[in-house]
Amino acid sequence: MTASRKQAALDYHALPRPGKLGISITKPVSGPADLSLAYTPGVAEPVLEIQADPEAAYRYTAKSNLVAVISNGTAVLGLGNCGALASKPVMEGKAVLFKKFADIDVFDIEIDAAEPQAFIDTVARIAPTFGGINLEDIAAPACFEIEEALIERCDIPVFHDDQHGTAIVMAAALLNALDLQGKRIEDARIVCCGAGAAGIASMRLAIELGARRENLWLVDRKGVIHTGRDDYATLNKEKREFATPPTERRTLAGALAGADVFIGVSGPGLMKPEWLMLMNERPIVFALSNPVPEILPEEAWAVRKDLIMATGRSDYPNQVNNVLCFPFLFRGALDVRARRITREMKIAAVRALAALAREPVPKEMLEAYGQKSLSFGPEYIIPKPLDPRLRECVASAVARAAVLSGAAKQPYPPHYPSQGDIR
Ligand SMILES: NC(=O)C1=CN([C@@H]2O[C@H](COP(=O)(O)OP(=O)(O)OC[C@H]3O[C@@H](n4cnc5c(N)ncnc54)[C@H](OP(=O)(O)O)[C@@H]3O)[C@@H](O)[C@H]2O)C=CC1
Ligand SMILES: CC(=O)C(=O)O
Ligand SMILES: [Mg+2]
Repeated sequence: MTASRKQAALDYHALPRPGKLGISITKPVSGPADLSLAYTPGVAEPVLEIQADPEAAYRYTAKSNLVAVISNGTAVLGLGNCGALASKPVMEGKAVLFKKFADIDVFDIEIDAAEPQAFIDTVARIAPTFGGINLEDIAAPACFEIEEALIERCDIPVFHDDQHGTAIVMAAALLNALDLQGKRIEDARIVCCGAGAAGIASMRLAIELGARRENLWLVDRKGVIHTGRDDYATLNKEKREFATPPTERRTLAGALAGADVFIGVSGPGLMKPEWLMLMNERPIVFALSNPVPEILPEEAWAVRKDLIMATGRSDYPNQVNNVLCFPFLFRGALDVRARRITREMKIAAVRALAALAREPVPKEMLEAYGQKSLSFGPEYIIPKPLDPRLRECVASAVARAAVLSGAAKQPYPPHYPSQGDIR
């Protein structure tokens, strides 16, 4: 980042008041009569209602539209283990996106607990406050154990954004990119650099969508994950799930020979431009690490012109970033009061995002991005975050899937668009 951009980023966060969020009051509090309703004695009435029936909390408190964005700061973007406090700007940022794009209120919570059990117990104890929990920037492999335990212990949706939000957006973009490159997911050889939260979930979802396990190559700091590796016995079970048979192709460059797709969810600058030449014709390169991708688009374009390129950033075309998922997925889940986020809801989000990119782009979006035209193609494989259609499109698909998969406690909302088979 240039010195002036760095200063602009710091000023944005510091001025005119520190941070990016505040709290607003939703009821009149202008005189003693209001006070006697908002506080004592009136407040005792909803307390007693909720004590008698916990579901009444959705009627009398902010719970129904309140999500916790929770981190322990162990994998902050691609910056690594920065600690709970230093993760706060990112968590406030996620809160801003929830509010801006889906009108969901968020408390960001940074928990100083690197030990999974301490983290799990803390989150489980504060869960009653919220309608949903978005886990963020928690490093693998602890993130898998943490999410599993919290889904089990909480009666509200728990969703690890870096796993599933990333996987959903990556999958939607991948389906579209493969189509444009004239390839099928069933045949595609996919190399994923990064075998953490985002990498494991992305590969699991790719399989759900038709990718063949034997075509997937997962790479971590020590290279290709294969059953002949010295440290195989000590690898976590999520990495072992994707281990290839013993191979001599043990480096990222080795894995890339003859690959159709590169997915980077690891760290900055790990993909060398010359390695792109090892890939098959018409390759797909998703360099998704933030803030600095595995390879910059200008470096990739300098080497070959037949690729489709995406990053996680807002300043290049094709932003494959979980912001395209979490606000809208939670909107749909909260609106039908889903108990959990099911496989069906995730796949519905993938399909909705992929389909929206193929629709004509509204004028207001072109204006927002200062572009004259934008249509489905190599530089537009996935909708853009400021697209006003995302909320209705993704939330309604998720809500429908929640209702049809039996996860919803409430019917499909009357104000949502009719989906033909559901109202
Ligand atoms: N665009 C988007 O929407 C998103 C992007 N991301 C990005 O993905 C990256 C990973 O995030 P996340 O999965 O949450 O983090 P994790 O800490 O869970 O996983 C990081 C993974 O990257 C691997 N890795 C790190 N350095 C290297 C290297 N030099 N060579 C090979 N592999 C390496 C690690 O290997 P090992 O297991 O050996 O330690 C680990 O498997 C971050 O940069 C993040 O910004 C994440 C979520 C969303
Ligand atoms: C986008 C995001 O969640 C990440 O890079 O961690
Ligand atoms: Mg994240």
